[in-house]
Amino acid sequence: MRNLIKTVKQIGRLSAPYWIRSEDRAKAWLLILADVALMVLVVMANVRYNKWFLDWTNAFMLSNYALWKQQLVLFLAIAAALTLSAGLKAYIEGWLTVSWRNWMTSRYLDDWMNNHNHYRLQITGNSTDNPDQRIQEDINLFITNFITYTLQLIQQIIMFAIFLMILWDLSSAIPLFLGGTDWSFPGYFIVIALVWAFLTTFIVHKVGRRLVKLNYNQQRYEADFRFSLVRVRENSEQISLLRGEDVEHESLMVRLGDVIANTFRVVSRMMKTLLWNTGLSMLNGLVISVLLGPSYFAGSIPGGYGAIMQISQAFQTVLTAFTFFQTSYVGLATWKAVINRLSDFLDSSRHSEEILANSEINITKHALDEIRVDRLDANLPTGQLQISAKDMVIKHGEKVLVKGKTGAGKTTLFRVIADIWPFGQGSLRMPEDKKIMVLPQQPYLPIGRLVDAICYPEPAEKYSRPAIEQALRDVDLEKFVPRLDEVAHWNHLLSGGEQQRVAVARALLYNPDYLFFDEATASMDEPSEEVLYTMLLDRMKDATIVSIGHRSSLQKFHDRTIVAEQQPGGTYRFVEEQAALKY
Ligand SMILES: Nc1ncnc2c1ncn2[C@@H]1O[C@H](COP(=O)(O)OP(=O)(O)OP(=O)(O)O)[C@@H](O)[C@H]1O
Repeated sequence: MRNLIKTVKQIGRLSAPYWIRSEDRAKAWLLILADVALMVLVVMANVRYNKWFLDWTNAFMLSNYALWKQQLVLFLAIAAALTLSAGLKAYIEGWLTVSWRNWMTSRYLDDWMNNHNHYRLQITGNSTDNPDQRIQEDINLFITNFITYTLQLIQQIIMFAIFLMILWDLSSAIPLFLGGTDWSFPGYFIVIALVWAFLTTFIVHKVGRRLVKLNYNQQRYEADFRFSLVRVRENSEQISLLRGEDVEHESLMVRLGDVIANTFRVVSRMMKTLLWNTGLSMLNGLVISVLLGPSYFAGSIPGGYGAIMQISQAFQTVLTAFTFFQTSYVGLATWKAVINRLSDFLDSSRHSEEILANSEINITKHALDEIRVDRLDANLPTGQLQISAKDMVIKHGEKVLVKGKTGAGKTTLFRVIADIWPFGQGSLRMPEDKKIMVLPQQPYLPIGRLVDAICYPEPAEKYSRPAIEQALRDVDLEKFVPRLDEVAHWNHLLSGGEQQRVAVARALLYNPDYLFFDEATASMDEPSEEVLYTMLLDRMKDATIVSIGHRSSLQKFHDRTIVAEQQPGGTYRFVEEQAALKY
């Protein structure tokens, strides 16, 4: 019961924003109401069709030509109603699904992108596996299942309401003789239906509840497998160069193995659940006939066999409504797994926001044109202290080199300054209204036109074509000027050094006040790096440039050097290196 309440709450949490607060809600309600109206029409047409069948047979039996003609016209009307309703219903449901999916996906994308949540979810190794799959697949599954099961439930409720009255009346008209005693009481058919439904649902739930967890894992294993395939595709050159195909094949087979092994578990559990489900559903048809058998054979049922048939039909209909959860168990278990995955995603996003809100790294804006790290103890996401700094100032226009051993935490320092690393304590002051840009060692170039990759994340229209072409010439990529509109996967197509040049062209266009270079020229040969730095310092005389670099040749382009000094506990402290050479 607690689980049921929790699930209903989860469904409410996932669906309420669309149905109650979204700007699409009026349209959504109209569509679902139209769908329900069509469903009622279909139910009524089906009921009428049952009666038509009797009249049609009678027309033949009685050789009644007029009745035959009348029933033929009636049939065409029923068939037209059923056919049109089916088509219209499918269209309305499709329309609703697409609208809802569009709205919900965009909201989840907001959550994911907001305040760098996607990054924090990744670096904290949060329990949310494959958020991409949750956004792309689970939302769609949630919505289609929501519509299917809600409509089924409404249909069952309508049928239930119609037949419940019939069953109530029959309960008082028909005695229930068992062992010579009449056990009937007002509404006893309904109570029997309820008890039977509870019993069967309980049994099927006991057998099938593991399906939820198994389906949850199935989604995860499928997504892991797909992601591994994508990683092979993304890194195919390195894999080829390292002759890593066998290892990749083996590791893909391991992923596939997880999928297959879990599929077997799902199938086996599904089989057990379906066995119970089908067996008990078969018994549904017998329950009432068996119970009323003694009364019937004792001749104490008014209406005889006809009455038994009538009760059976009404009982069966009410029971179908009561046993909705039992008969739909396998599908509902799959839906519940999807609900859990989406709820976990929302929880993780909230948790990630909390990490940010509770961060003790306090970054404020100040009027001075300089970056001040008053004090900083930055941790790993695990809480372990990684780097510290005190009274570090980077002034307007300065060119600062940051050096230190591999893994010392230089990039972490940049992350803190860029305000994407909330782990630790400290106080930083950043200049107000100044443009800051961080260029990493491996620039991200989105798939698309080269011009878009250069201008990213700004739209290409922000800069004039001549300015973009000039930036390419400045970074010695003139040969790509004619290819600016070519669509490609530029991270795959350009050499490492060329990609870094594209990133420098991006910086030239963006023209930041503070430019952070995280080994952003490390893939270039030394002479090229020197030419590039000379050009950059010339173009961005006013800008503050902070570079992380290992090469000593970089020293002459900087005014001073900050070094990550190892501390006794294995952590690093950023301190001024006195012997820095001047440019
Ligand atoms: N998300 C994370 N989870 C756990 N450890 C991390 C995470 N990110 C970074 N680290 C660890 O923090 C340390 C510092 O990493 P960082 O990238 O800042 O070093 P770096 O000085 O820039 O190194 P390099 O010169 O090799 O680029 C490394 O030991 C790294 O393994």
